[in-house]
Amino acid sequence: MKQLLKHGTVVSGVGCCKKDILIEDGIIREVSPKISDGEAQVVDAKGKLIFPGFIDAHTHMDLPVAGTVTADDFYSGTRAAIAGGTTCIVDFATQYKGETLEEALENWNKKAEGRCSCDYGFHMAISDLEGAGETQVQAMLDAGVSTFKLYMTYPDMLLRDGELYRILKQLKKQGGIAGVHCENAEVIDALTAEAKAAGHLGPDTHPRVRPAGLEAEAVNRLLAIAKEADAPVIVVHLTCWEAFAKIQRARARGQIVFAETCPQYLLLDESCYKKNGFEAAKYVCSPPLRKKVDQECLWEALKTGDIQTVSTDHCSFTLAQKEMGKEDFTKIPNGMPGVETRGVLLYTYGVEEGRMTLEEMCRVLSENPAKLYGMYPRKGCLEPGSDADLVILDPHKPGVIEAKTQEYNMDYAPFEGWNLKGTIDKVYLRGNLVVDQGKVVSEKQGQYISRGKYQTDFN
Ligand SMILES: NC(=O)NCCC(=O)O
Ligand SMILES: [Zn+2]
Ligand SMILES: [Zn+2]
Repeated sequence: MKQLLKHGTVVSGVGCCKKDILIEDGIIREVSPKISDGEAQVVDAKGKLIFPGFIDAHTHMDLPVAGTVTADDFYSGTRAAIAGGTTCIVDFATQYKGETLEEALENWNKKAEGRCSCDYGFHMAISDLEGAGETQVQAMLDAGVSTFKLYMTYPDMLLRDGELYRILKQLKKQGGIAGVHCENAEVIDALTAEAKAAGHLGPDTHPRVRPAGLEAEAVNRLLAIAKEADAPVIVVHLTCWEAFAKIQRARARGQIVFAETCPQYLLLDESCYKKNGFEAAKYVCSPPLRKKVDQECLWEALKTGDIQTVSTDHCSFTLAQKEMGKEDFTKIPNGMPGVETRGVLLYTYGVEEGRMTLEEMCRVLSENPAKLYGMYPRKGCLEPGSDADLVILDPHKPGVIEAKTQEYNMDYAPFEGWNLKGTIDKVYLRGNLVVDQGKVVSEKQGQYISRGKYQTDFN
């Protein structure tokens, strides 16, 4: 069946133009100012913005954390994703100690297979170098897992500096790249012990034991290690100006460094931890929310292209799950939901508030993640030959964020009550209409996406 989207404003990383889009067999066939109807089913997109499907390269679905499992699995999490215009996620398959990477990938394939409503791929989180030798890494690359994740914190996952050096060097040699969670684990442990000894057990203590300076220290150390390994790296969920300055310094000395941030770091700040009682637990994530000055730095860096992508770090826990840490903040499972609201938040509080252009929004949500994560031009652009993954955003239909109307398996929304200037109208996944008038109308059509080597030719 042919479908023709007419009269919409087509957004790319370099411009916005009124164009028609012809789709056939799940692929974009033509994009031009006027396409005749022929036998196509016509959809009028007048007055609407058409983006390439958003890509969220940082989600955690069905992830065991702190004795529980994220509230969203691949079923609910990817329904939420498409409702928010995200047509592809890259989640984190996770290697536990004693496992090979192939075993870990098999586990995550089973969790996702047949359950996803958007397309999906995996990064591989490496925690045990024993099971991550060259043959194992090659098996990942052959399976389309071309990016990796390394942690400098979390006891079960963290790699020591020497291990970071070895794996970064190996990944560089084999053509992979790693995203790294940067926080100084040992000092965080020491601060945590001090806080607990002093009887500070509430959720408001969480940001105090994970200060910005310890994120910046870890970013700096990572970049020093990456320099010795001569390896490019991605700093994930960057939160603060101090860490950003370390990245800029490494770039100035010639290193290749990419950076990602998330809506919560752009729009929420540490005042959330001052909310009454246990409310603050909703915002317990690592790294924690920072200051307004950090938000300004992150917005500016998105504009200049020094931060390339905005992902969500969707890692959701219900209030009941958060209450596991009622008596002790270290037992609160870390993370927040976000996969459903990223696009409309960036549109409303980025574009409509003059902090970014539509083109920049397209770059950080679609084009750049497609390139950095090895999916471009199959995904990330609206060009003949690309997958027909499209988001139609209605800039004239306001909305409001409410947990009760969302697809998440969640009983709260970090942005509850926030007004939206535009909302998602329709979403197409490889030509299939999966969201209509903001409602999910078709599910479980997601496919695994085998990804190639990262590209760096960002606009
Ligand atoms: N961000 C967070 O608190 N949880 C998810 C895991 C991670 O990315 O660190
Ligand atoms: Zn992380
Ligand atoms: Zn994460």
